[in-house]
Amino acid sequence: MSNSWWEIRILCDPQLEESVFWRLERFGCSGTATEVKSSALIRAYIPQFQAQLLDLAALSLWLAQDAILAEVAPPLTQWKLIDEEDWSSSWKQHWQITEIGDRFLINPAWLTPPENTNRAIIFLDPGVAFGTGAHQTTQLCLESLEMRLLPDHMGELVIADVGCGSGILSIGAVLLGAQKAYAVDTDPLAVQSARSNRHLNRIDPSDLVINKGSVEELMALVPDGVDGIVCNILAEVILDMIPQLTQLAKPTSWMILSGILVGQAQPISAKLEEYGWLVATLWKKDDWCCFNVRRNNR
Ligand SMILES: C[S@@+](CC[C@H](N)C(=O)[O-])C[C@H]1O[C@@H](n2cnc3c(N)ncnc32)[C@H](O)[C@@H]1O
Repeated sequence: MSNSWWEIRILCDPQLEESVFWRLERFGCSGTATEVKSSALIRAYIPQFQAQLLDLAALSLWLAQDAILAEVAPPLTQWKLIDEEDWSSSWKQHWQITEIGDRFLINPAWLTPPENTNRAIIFLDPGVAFGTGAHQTTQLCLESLEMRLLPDHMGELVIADVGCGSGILSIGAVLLGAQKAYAVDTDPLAVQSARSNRHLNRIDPSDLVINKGSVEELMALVPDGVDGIVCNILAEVILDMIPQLTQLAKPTSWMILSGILVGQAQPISAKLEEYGWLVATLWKKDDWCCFNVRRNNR
């Protein structure tokens, strides 16, 4: 059986070779180096199921930071998937029924759910989209949603899911009782996957609207604003999005933001405060963190 692998290519100053190998080892793979003119080209491989795009972006950031410390030019880090033939079958073997937080259970679509559970079961077949629940950032968002969507605090909440991937977060929100959710993603494959997961979870398309796009799309769909926003994308993207996310909010809204490395939290926090948000909690899992924020005008 063949697997899908990430091939990671790092073109760097030869002085960085040792620290690059160290980073790769910590990341879960080993590398091989070849000399290219005055640079070193390091190639490394890791099974796809062991690294998400966010992890690769984090690796690239750490490599750039190491170069700054060593006072050499930052490396050029690229990655691509190779050998996708048996992607679905190889990956499915590694994905099991998983409990997240106190209220969720993630059930791969092809496995029979447990009989006695009080948890909200999210059936998923994400295909190539991000969002199996295995990544720390998704878990942090689901656990934050649990806290926000407590049965006695519910009312008629309208939620926006920006960068929905498999749809896991908005499906979770609807299963916990949100009245309506709007989910968007710029990747058409993610939109396709989220729609098929909506169907798997027997959610009516009018209760969970899923479209290709980003915050602009949401502002057009919900001009009166939403009660809660959940957004698990990279820190740089979130930083740029804060002004628009603020426009999408009501005076009583809250946001859950993740995809942020602990070391990237400070500028996000500063920009949130600048736009009138109060950081209620900052939760961490390994290297990742999740902001729970609310409007600072209540
Ligand atoms: C880390 S995944 C999160 C998936 C899922 N929400 C979760 O928590 O597991 C980020 C998703 O955001 C999408 N994305 C990236 N930039 C975006 C943008 N500017 N607007 C909307 N979606 C974006 C990506 O295509 C990807 O599916």
